[in-house]
Amino acid sequence: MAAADRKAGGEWHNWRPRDRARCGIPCHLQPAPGVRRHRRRNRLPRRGYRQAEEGWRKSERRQVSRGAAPAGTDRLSLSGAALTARPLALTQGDPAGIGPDIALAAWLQRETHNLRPFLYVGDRQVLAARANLLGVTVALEQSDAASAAEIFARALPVLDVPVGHPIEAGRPHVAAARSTISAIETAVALCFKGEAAAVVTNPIAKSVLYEAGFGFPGHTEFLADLAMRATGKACTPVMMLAGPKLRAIPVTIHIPLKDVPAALTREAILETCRIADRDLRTRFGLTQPRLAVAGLNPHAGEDGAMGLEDRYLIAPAIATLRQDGINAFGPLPADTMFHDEARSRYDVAVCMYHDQALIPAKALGFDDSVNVTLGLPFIRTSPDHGTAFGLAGKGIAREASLIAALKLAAKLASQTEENRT
Ligand SMILES: NC(=O)C1=CN([C@@H]2O[C@H](COP(=O)(O)OP(=O)(O)OC[C@H]3O[C@@H](n4cnc5c(N)ncnc54)[C@H](O)[C@@H]3O)[C@@H](O)[C@H]2O)C=CC1
Ligand SMILES: NCC(=O)COP(=O)(O)O
Repeated sequence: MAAADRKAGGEWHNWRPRDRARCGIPCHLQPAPGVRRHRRRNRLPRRGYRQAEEGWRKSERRQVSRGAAPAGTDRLSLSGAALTARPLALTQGDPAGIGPDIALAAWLQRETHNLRPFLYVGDRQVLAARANLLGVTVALEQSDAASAAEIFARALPVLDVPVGHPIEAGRPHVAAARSTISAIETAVALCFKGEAAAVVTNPIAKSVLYEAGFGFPGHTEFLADLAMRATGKACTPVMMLAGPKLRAIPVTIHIPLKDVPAALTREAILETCRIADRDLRTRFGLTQPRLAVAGLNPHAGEDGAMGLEDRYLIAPAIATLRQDGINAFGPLPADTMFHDEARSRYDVAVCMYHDQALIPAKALGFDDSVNVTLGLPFIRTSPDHGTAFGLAGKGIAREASLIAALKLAAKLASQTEENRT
């Protein structure tokens, strides 16, 4: 870190890659020197993203240095029918959002879509009230993971995680944060105990959780922390939006745009691409994934005239990946890499920041894209959209992306189960 700190007075592109590589902080979490200076001058007015980001950084360091004890997992002792009977664990998300609506709708369509049984992990009363509001008849049955598959045909199995506060559809309340977070923790714990096959998360409102002191930018980072607490091993989570027309990965995720250049490191690009290559082979069955790597600047820097990161950071990282046998190419101008013909030349677009990846992903498939986290020791998918508070309880939220997330989780889980039996 010392070398990096010494450089903190300069611009990002004055940092030597060696300093960043040596500073000992995992790629996505490396500090942004410009941001530090800015923050000292202008204190942030309230809890918010920045605290969440710092909480996550600290928590990772703490966990790594403590060497957290592995949680017991009996996954390997399960086989055959016991493995395939495990449900997916579906979290409630923000209970005031559309999570309950789309969970009910997905259950109602379980036969049409031949859905693998799922266990709703969340507040049962909120779910019952939402069904009433929507005017749908859905039997809810208290369940644990072991009984969920048997219940699923006749009722929606619910593992109750009470909110303990009245919840109105469309009106998020900070009092629900504990239940929202507990539901995620419970679902992950079920996976580590081998009782659930995968975690499917409903959307959370990040700002509501920050208000309650949640120390992570989003699910993606929180899930990596939970994995580390369970296994004692750090992992780098990689967000991938996967739809029929496009798979897209952002290298930097939930950070302000102004912090992106500083957070983009050679290590971040290499690690993200390596995880993408590995998981696309092992989980998605691609034999030689083609990774199209986007540039950061307009026209991928226009030979250095519009920015230097493309030439001095991204291109050398791609060269290293190619030497390692990974079929990565670029940096490509981001504005021309998402049209139909361009997309036929790659399996995944590796983008430099959140919106560079998520805008094309959602524009090309808002209803059928799925957010899947690579790099975790368990399967996690999610719909691609957020809490859509304005739609909650109105019967107009579309459940398609959740159904796609449930299907993808089930597919990835059964592949893992087949490999084990
Ligand atoms: N995986 C997660 O937990 C995610 C959470 N969020 C959170 O969601 C909150 C709201 O974010 P926004 O940017 O407003 O995104 P949003 O996805 O909730 O809404 C964007 C637009 O799409 C519409 N929409 C969203 N889902 C829909 C559905 N299923 N059917 C029909 N229309 C739908 C909404 O009505 C709105 O017009 C934020 O607090 C954000 O942090 C956002 C994305 C993912
Ligand atoms: N915009 C995507 C998003 O915010 C999802 O984040 P996460 O909660 O899945 O990490």
